[in-house]
Amino acid sequence: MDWLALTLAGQSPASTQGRTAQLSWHWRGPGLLELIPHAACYEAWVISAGIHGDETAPIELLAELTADWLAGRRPLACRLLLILGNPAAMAAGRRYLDLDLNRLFDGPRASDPSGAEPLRARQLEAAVADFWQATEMPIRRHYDLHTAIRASAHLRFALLPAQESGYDAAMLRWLPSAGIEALVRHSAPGRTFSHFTSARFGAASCTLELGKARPFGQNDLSQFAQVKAALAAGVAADTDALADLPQTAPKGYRVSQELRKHSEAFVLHLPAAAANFTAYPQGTLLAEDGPHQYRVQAEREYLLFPNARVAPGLRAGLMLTEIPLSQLADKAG
Ligand SMILES: O=C(O)CCC(=O)N[C@@H](CCC(=O)O)C(=O)O
Ligand SMILES: [Zn+2]
Repeated sequence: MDWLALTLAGQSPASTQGRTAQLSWHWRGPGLLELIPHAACYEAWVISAGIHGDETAPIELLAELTADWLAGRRPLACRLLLILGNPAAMAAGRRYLDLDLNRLFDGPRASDPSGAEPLRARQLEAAVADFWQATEMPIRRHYDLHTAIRASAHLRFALLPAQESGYDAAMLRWLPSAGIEALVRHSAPGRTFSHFTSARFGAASCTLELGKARPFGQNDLSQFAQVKAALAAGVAADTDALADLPQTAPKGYRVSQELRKHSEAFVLHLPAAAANFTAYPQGTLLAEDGPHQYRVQAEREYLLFPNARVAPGLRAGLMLTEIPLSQLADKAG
């Protein structure tokens, strides 16, 4: 079964379940594939990609890993829910069709318009709820794979959802083995997929940003070979293989302020080519939106995800301050 090709074509496999020597697989709906190893396992992982349809490198990476697991080329020692998040947007080569799916999780709100993406958010919420509630697995993880729209000073980085408790120690050890160069801690809850799984299911969750968005077939997947190896070793519970991977020493950041687009008057005062993690000194005017002015408040802040084209009401960028990595394990925000 070519999971990615079927998903892009909007088709289902001839049979919705099957067995290999090491696992059973279950097609749970468009873009939803569950793998259950025959051997006893103690962890239940969700790995998602394609929540934004034009972020193709992680989609290709996940499709390759899935083909390997189904063909028995890689061991599996945990229960896995694999998700291709927005198949219609993937087929159209677009971030989303009508609404940004990664701003719609954690239940419907009265202010949410209806449409394909709100419906998909509810389907994905139900799929992870069924997956984790169907088992008594003590350990739940979720890695949501994305790419950035623009170039980044850190090629591979992670965003950790805001949470009261400290972050999962195994996840904080895994990220450097995956070649992650920077960790960004959110300071406020968001309606992202990784925040949803962390807040509602207590999962060790993060968003992984892998390079810059390019069309299918134009990615240099060698840049993410270590992420792939670390995912494969993680779900194989192969601690020796993880330890053998070269470890990065990631920089730590926290979100210091959010640039919110209140109206169509929002304008960014930044060079169009400014890379993610560019530093700006205190006082720099970053953006304006009618009476609102956004300026760098700390001595120095780093730019992340500036995008004036988002819908009014959504975040149009984040500003970060550098923090010691040790603060990521702290209990309070
Ligand atoms: O490059 C950009 O502007 C956006 C890249 C992207 O899709 N990032 C995610 C981050 C999710 C998070 O904050 O955990 C997003 O914006 O949804
Ligand atoms: Zn994305």
